[in-house]
Amino acid sequence: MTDGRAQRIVLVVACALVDADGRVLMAQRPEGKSLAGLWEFPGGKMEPGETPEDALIRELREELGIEVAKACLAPLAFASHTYADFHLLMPLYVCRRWQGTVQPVEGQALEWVKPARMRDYPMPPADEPLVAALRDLL
Ligand SMILES: Nc1nc2c([nH]c(=O)n2[C@H]2C[C@H](O)[C@@H](COP(=O)(O)OP(=O)(O)OP(=O)(O)O)O2)c(=O)[nH]1
Repeated sequence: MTDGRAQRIVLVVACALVDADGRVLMAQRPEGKSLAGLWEFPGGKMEPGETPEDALIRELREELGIEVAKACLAPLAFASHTYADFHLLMPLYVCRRWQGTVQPVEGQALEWVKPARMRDYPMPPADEPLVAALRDLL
């Protein structure tokens, strides 16, 4: 409860895809969506009945056209952040192995970014604490 009002918890699952040079894939949120223009980790909302891993595998297929095996998803950290109309709970996985070539299936801008340069990419406020975890890892 915040200010006497119940906060709706929204579960979103996200992934830091890491390439052979230790760069992380960032995707820009398109115009017309909430937080438009900010750079985020690929992923999305969990649907009823999905595990976090199922949801992430589905989102990576839909957004990037790649196939990821559950065994290649390693939990790294999570974001817990209160937005105006919901509370975001977002596990962040790391993935270094996938099949296929990353493509902007939904027309979104994509960039491979070294953790040390992530501060140049404006991110949703929920994501900012996650950058340190990635910097420690990579
Ligand atoms: N995928 C992803 N979503 C994030 C990140 N950080 C962050 O605050 N979010 C928020 C933005 C959205 O409110 C929600 C993800 O929703 P979504 O991408 O599946 O769906 P959406 O844009 O259609 O959602 P929305 O317009 O209704 O907010 O999580 C992140 O790094 N990756």
